[in-house]
Order: sequence, then C-alpha cells, then structure tokens
Amino acid sequence: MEIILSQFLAIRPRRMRKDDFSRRLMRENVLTVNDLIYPVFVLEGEGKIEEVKSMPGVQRQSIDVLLKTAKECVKLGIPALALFPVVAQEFKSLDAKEAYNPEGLVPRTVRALKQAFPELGVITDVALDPYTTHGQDGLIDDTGYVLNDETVEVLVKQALCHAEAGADVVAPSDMMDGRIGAIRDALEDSRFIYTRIMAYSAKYASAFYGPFRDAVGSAGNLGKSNKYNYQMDPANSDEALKEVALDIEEGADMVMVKPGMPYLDIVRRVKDEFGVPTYAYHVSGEYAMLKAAAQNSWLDEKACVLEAMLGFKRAGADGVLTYYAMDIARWLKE
Ligand SMILES: NCc1[nH]cc(CCC(=O)O)c1CC(=O)O
Ligand SMILES: [Mg+2]
Repeated sequence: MEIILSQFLAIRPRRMRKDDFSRRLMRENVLTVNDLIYPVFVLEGEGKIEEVKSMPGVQRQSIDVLLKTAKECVKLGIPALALFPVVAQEFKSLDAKEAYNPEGLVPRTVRALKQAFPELGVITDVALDPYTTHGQDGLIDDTGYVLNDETVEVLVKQALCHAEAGADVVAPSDMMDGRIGAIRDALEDSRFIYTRIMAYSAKYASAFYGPFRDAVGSAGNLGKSNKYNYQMDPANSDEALKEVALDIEEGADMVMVKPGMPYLDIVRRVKDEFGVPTYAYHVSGEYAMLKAAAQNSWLDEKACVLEAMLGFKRAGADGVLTYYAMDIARWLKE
C-alpha cells in the first residue's frame, strides 16, 4: 500500500474538531441577543395587524399592537428596535413636510415606546421616502433628480423631530452627502448631546430592498425609477471606505453596511479600517429568501439563520438589523 501521509503527522487540524469540548474551546465568534436590532413597521389605527406578503411572518402593526411586540422584545433581551412608518398616501407630498410633523406617526410611536419601555433602545429612520409622493429619499427637481443640500435641510428637521420625541438613535438611511455633519450640528445646537447617530454609511442601490418597499408601500410610488444617483453601486468597495470615513468625521457614533450577506466583504474592510461600532442590515430580500426556502422545507430555517448571523459576526459586525431578531432571541434561549 502506498503511503501518502508521513508516519508522524504533527499537525492535524481535525484533532481540535474531534470533540465538542475542544470545538467549544476554540470557537472564535459567538452570537448573543446583544447583537440584535429588530426592524418593525408601524401603521395608523388601533388593533391593526397587516401581513407583509413578500415577508411571511412580518407584520405592519398599529402602535398599541407594537407595544405588545416591544414588551416581548424587552423580555427576550433584544437591545433595540428600528422603526419604519407606513405613511398613508394623503400625508405624502413633494416637500415631505410630514417627515417633521411632531404629531406624526413616528414621533407618536417613539413617545409611546419610550414611555412604556424606557430601557428599550429606539432607532428611527431618517429619510424622506415614506413621505414623498414619488418614493425617493429626498426632494427632487423638475427632472426628477434628487437634490442634495435641499434634502439635507429637511433631514435635519426630521432628525430633530425624532430626537425631541425621545428617539435614542437617529439613523439616516438616505445617502445624501453631508447629512451626518448637518444633523450632528443641529443636535448639538439643540443640546441633544446623547442622541446617537447610526449612519447608513455604505448603503448600496440594491434589488434586495424589494420586499421592504412593499412593506412601507413606497414601491408603487417609486414605479420604474431607481436610486442610483445616491445609493452606492454594488460594484464598488473602496468607495464604501470613503463614505464611512466621512460619516465618522462628521460625527456618526455607529456605521452601517447595507445589505448584509452579499456585502460581508465590506463589513470586514470597514471594521478593519476604522474599528468603530459597525452594523449590518440583513435586509428584507435576504429575509424573504431564507423564509421562502424554509417554507418549502428546502432549508432548515433555524440552522441557516443562525449560520448567517455567525457570518455577520465573523465579518466583524457588532450587531445586525434583522427581521429574524425575535426568532433568533428565542432560539438562543433554547
Ligand atoms: N430609506 C429607505 C430604506 N430604509 C431601509 C430600507 C431597506 C430595508 C430592507 O430592505 O429591509 C430602505 C429601502 C430603500 O432604500 O429603498
Ligand atoms: Mg455619505
């Protein structure tokens, strides 16, 4: 018989994998409930629950129902919710002024959540897409081009409105240039010195946002137009580092990469380069893919979701925004 291995194979990586105890001892990354941020959709009304068709298991909830969900999150130990409003057509306009209405859906939800569960972190989305008739994240000119500086002025009002309502974290997801600095200045000026900014710094123009746009009802308004002139080109990586550097300089406390799984290389580069609190958004389309496969019994849902989350951790993410947050928190308790 031919000998293909030396008689004394000194290095055998499989030794450490042989038993559970040594596998556990060498485990480099661990997922805990502290890594989870739960994105939720809120809508007007009372006792209202609407299923999101393209995201089975995800619902739009009125404030009273959302409070029950929030209570469950607190019990599970989930650190924070990310709030997304479903805004009725009649409140959408070209100037998006509902975005900074202190009696709007978001500020009312924030007040209700903070009053009931002061320890639960509340993150609000700063962008105009729920409030514009055309579904773009900013104000547009006659040609439909999304204007930068004019939009930033409105985003500042929106962020202040959220901070006044008690939001712990404002999260600009619009990708306008200079908005982090402008929002930080305004927050400091108004003495909201503890309001954290989670910057969607490297947000790509992704097709994986499709189900989210159904959930908030902006898909119809957006029609065939796209967000290519402000969200990033999926082909780029160096550009993400430039965007993150700017946001940190302008006063971001946390930076984010979005989407998640197809962009883990970006998460790793950002974490290595800057070493700041770094988050990834496991977006609606990623949720939908896993859910659809699970519903067909093509994938083991729990095993695949937990493996996906470990991938985020391995890539360097300090936390993940995921629609699976409540399921994961329960699985981790089992
Ligand atoms: N400012 C909009 C916004 N905030 C979060 C998401 C996507 C989240 C998801 O897909 O889960 C989007 C969609 C978009 O940019 O069109
Ligand atoms: Mg930027």
